[in-house]
Amino acid sequence: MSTVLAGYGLVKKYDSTTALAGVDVEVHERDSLAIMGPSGSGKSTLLHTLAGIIRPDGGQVLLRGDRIDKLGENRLSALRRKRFGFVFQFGQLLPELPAEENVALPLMLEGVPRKEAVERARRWFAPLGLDGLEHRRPGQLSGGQAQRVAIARALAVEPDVVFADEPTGALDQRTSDEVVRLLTSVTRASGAALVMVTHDADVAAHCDRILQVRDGRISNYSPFTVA
Ligand SMILES: Nc1ncnc2c1ncn2[C@@H]1O[C@H](COP(=O)(O)OP(=O)(O)OP(=O)(O)O)[C@@H](O)[C@H]1O
Repeated sequence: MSTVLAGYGLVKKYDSTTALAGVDVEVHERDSLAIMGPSGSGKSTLLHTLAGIIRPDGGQVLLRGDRIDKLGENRLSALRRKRFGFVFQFGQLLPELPAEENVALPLMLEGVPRKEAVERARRWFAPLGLDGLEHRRPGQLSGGQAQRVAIARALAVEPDVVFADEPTGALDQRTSDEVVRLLTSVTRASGAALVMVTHDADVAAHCDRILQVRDGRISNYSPFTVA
């Protein structure tokens, strides 16, 4: 299976804190990887480093074999917009735009004309169980629906990798289960890989692999569900 995204020997320090102390990780095509670990262990730092948001002090990040951690800021932010999708804990949808335009926005930012962008955006509504909600504004959606719109927005550019940081953190158990099920299945069907930080072992269990981080190091790399 081909490696889409890799981090080798990743080190990140904040003054006296070592957030990442030499992490190696590979993410394969259509792979879903959950990053778990105690608070402050380095999960978000790892996700942000792999996503080109934080630059490591040591090590390398490669996207399909090309090193991205040394790219200039403009090229790196263009790469993040085109090749990565992001889902956050609180959907971070624009409240004044209807759902379909929220999903179309990343395409419009890439220069796709509005009509075509909205048409392409609408294609994600059925797979994510959002049919009929295209014209609703975020304030008229439930928490689970809003997160599914956020997933559609992340997938709209047809990215290589979707990064999700506690995507179910604000949802109840049942909604969380439904959202993570769709996040993993629709992302896989799109051909993208998924890297997700979560505190919730039930959520992580939907992923192909679970990576445990402790004190900035990988303590366990498991293809199995953690207890
Ligand atoms: N911008 C920063 N400045 C200084 N220290 C930071 C910064 N960001 C993170 N840290 C520190 O780096 C370590 C790892 O933080 P990180 O946010 O990656 O942990 P986490 O596992 O995601 O935690 P949580 O589960 O609480 O979100 C922590 O000790 C944190 O205090």
